[in-house]
Amino acid sequence: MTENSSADTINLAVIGGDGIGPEVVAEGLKVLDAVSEAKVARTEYDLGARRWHETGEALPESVLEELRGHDAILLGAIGDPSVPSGVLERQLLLRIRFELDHHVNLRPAKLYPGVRSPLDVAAVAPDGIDFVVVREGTEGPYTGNGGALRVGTPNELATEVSVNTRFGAERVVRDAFARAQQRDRKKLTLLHKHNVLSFAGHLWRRTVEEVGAEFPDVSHDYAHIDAATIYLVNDPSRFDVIVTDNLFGDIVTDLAAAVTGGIGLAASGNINPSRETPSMFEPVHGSAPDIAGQGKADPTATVLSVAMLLAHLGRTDEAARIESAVAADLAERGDAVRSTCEVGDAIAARL
Ligand SMILES: NC(=O)C1=CN([C@@H]2O[C@H](COP(=O)(O)OP(=O)(O)OC[C@H]3O[C@@H](n4cnc5c(N)ncnc54)[C@H](O)[C@@H]3O)[C@@H](O)[C@H]2O)C=CC1
Ligand SMILES: CC(C)CC(=O)C(=O)O
Ligand SMILES: [Mg+2]
Repeated sequence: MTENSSADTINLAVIGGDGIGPEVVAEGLKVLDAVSEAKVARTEYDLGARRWHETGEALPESVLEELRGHDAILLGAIGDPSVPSGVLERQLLLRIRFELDHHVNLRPAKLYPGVRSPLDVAAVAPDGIDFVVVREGTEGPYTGNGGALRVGTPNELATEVSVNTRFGAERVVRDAFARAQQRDRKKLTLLHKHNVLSFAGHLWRRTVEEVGAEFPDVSHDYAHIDAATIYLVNDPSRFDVIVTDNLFGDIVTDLAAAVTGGIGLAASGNINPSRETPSMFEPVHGSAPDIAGQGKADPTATVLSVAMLLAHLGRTDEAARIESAVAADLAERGDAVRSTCEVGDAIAARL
């Protein structure tokens, strides 16, 4: 742990993590520093593969307790090929999300002017693409509720149970309706698969109907998750606010990132709206071992995550300035190939 304190405005925990995580976080912090009003007391935590190899622990209890004492957390990415798949993801990343009750996983999907989408945008979304996914962050099949029998034998059996509580669905659905109410189009779409996953699907569907009655000015509809992947490609502007479970939300937000210019631009917040614990902001992408250490990672997603962090803390002016700087940079970027550091420098220079 290393500390870098200045005026005590934002008490920020920083977890670079693995692979490209520290590379993109460095640029996020560069931009944060460039927003001059943002006085930040920073605590950097060395968590991830290196620490796990050294100590056998992914997230010591004492570190988790320290994290609780911050205003917010900025995370790069977790996961490394040298560690068995799932260990760091579960014991570090998901543990933070679950322990800090980050039940609203907020993932905006916006096609910025000048950014190239693989879609024929003029044809399929002439008014642009701008929607937000509210992904449930603490339940679903990610809770580790499952098991395996007769592992390695021809009779192996594995289960991974999706946990869906009325409490969990209701609070995230209400959050999503409230967000939809603040937007121009005031529309919410539930994505699920209730034609097959009928126990959980009907719980979500009934929850949307019931909570929707509290928001008469917000319209709502439904799409099966498989059909939604079609609509995201051939009619993305039908979406305004999407609400969905943890797994579907994970998958659909990688697709949303792809259609809005790439995973290197997609920001997210793991939010506990009650503010009883610090929320955590991170790019949607992972540690990208295929490009780690090469200066190729696009840090824009992390920079936009920093803007989300500031907005969450009520520092909306600084958040808006960062988003404007990113938008201006994206508008001019074209097909130029720039390093991770050069992108961070260019955005910071605009501040
Ligand atoms: N929140 C987190 O910390 C997450 C961690 N992971 C972990 O990351 C590791 C790698 O997972 P993958 O499935 O490969 O997903 P990934 O998101 O790391 O990479 C997928 C593809 O996107 C590219 N990419 C990712 N970020 C980029 C960026 N900023 N700029 C340019 N290209 C970028 C990668 O090069 C790769 O081709 C795994 O251990 C996985 O569990 C995956 C997703 C989220
Ligand atoms: C690595 C997973 C635990 C998470 C993930 O892919 C995500 O949150 O997007
Ligand atoms: Mg993901």
